Amino acid sequence: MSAISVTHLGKSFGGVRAVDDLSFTVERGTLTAFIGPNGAGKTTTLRMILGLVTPTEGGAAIGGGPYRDLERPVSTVGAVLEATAFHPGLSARTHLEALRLAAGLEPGRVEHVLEQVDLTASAGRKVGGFSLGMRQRLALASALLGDPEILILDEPANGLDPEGMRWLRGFLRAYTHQGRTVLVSTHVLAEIQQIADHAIVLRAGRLAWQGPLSPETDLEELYMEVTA
Ligand SMILES: Nc1ncnc2c1ncn2[C@@H]1O[C@H](COP(=O)(O)OP(=O)(O)OP(=O)(O)O)[C@@H](O)[C@H]1O
Repeated sequence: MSAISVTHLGKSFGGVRAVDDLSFTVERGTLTAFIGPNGAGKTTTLRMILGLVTPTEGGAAIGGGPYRDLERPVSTVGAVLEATAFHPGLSARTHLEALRLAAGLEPGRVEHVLEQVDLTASAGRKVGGFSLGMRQRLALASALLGDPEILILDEPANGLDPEGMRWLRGFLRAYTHQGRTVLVSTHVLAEIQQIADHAIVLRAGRLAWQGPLSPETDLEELYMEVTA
């Protein structure tokens, strides 16, 4: 069974055709790059997979069924969709603790995910003073709370400095080496090329290309060709 499958998915916003007859699968244990020009429909697709936007046509399954039918959603999929709005007056630890309680997860998870994203030293600080990169790490920590099998990340490299990008690469690589699955949208092709084993390219809401990546693939070249 695929980790994620999208079948003839379509979404119109009024007269705007954001996603059009899109089908693809993401296999377990792979790191798949989800790429395409601005407005190609990446975020809309990710939001439909996560049950946050209702498709106009078609459907998406995650972990074997529609998101809304998952028995334990937080243990199946963790998502970071955009630089999430955190309450500026709360600490990172308090944020995570509130999410942990709401999801009914074990107490030890908060310290565990803080360590996973290398945020333990700043966990007691107010999030209002966090840099963009620290917010990205906190958002990732929130997604990891349920120890999910599948991670869906929308432009997680936004705001990360070179050290942060290198850290994220190592983190995602290690995550998939545990047999877990990552679907990540990004515009930073040189970064994702180093770790992705598969790519899905969108153009104007449609599938422009999908396939495995080898060390010889020039992802930027491929992207320019199929989105031209
Ligand atoms: N809520 C909405 N209402 C109206 N139009 C929308 C809405 N959400 C997305 N769109 C439109 O759908 C199209 C696809 O947008 P989407 O955000 O999915 O693209 P994207 O590939 O994620 O772009 P980017 O790389 O810029 O983040 C765009 O034309 C966008 O303006």
